[in-house]
Amino acid sequence: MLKSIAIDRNEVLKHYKTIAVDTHKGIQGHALLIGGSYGKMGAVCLSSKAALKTGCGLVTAFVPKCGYEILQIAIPEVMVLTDAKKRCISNINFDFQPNAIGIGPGMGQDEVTQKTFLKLLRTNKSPLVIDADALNILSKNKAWFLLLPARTILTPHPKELERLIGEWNSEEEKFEKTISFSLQYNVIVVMKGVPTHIVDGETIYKNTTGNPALATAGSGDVLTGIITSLLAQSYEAVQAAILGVYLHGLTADIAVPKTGFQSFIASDIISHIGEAFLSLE
Ligand SMILES: NC(=O)C1=CN([C@@H]2O[C@H](COP(=O)(O)OP(=O)(O)OC[C@H]3O[C@@H](n4cnc5c(N)ncnc54)[C@H](O)[C@@H]3O)[C@@H](O)[C@H]2O)[C@@H](O)CC1
Ligand SMILES: Nc1ncnc2c1ncn2[C@@H]1O[C@H](COP(=O)(O)OP(=O)(O)O)[C@@H](O)[C@H]1O
Ligand SMILES: [Mg+2]
Repeated sequence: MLKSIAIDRNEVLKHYKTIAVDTHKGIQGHALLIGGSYGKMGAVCLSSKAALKTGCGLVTAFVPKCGYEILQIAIPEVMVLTDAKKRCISNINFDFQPNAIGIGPGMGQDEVTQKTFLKLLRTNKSPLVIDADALNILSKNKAWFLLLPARTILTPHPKELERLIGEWNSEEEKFEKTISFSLQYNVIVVMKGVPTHIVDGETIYKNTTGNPALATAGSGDVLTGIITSLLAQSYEAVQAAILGVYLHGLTADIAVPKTGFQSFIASDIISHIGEAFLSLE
């Protein structure tokens, strides 16, 4: 098996930044979360709330029009921009420079959504986290890999990874293919799974936190919000991914003695992020 670096408390503390006493929301990072579609607005609610709960100063969500009230009511702290279309995203438009963008949760893969994602890839100047349907759209349009900004973070689950890099016949081959992909496009791949590995070129990190309580709808959407938030707060891309997967898993380790495995849901990740942070202090 290939050598990996364990993502444990010591590893995370090497780059962990405490909050300055004189900081303010204007310098704590502004994250933009793009996603949602009719029936899957919860995904972007979870991502945006997770971004706020991991220290981001400002969070804006860009959603189809039908998501406006859902977002405003579910999370009053999040600002909301809406697409012209009701049920899906057709024209991503915003008039500020986000410190990081997370795209994909619940977004769907409509033709118009694919087109506006391509436009974003061509014009975007912000660090990117790509998840869920944004990954699936990329997999359908592999020529677009070349448009990914250096150090983009991709967060596929095993099925999404297979769509991206093709099938593998062994664990070793899976890592070989992911490493080549990471090197070829200069991107970071968060291989979500049990455990989650992060591939940054030839360097592999292996997470030590988390448990089966995380096998529940929306837990990946929450991870996208966490990593986007850390990226917006100026963590270097691989460090945002490392701290993100560590905290995400730790919430489940902290919560399970209270919730049990079965009753733990993605919102419980968000409600235990505070305790996960405190364990680093
Ligand atoms: N409340 C919401 O609005 C939710 C929205 N979601 C969104 O729904 C869309 C579809 O995402 P899905 O991931 O469900 O669909 P996908 O089609 O990408 O993935 C589901 C398939 O992948 C397989 N799979 C998933 N995790 C796996 C693992 N760890 N090991 C092996 N196979 C695995 C499943 O068996 C299934 O065949 C995304 O946009 C996502 O963000 C989901 O996150 C669920 C919650
Ligand atoms: N059995 C498990 N043990 C540890 N982590 C898990 C387990 N099952 C799922 N996870 C984690 O939960 C998340 C699931 O992400 P994903 O499949 O994208 O969910 P969703 O799309 O529903 O939000 C990943 O971070 C994955 O590592
Ligand atoms: Mg997912």
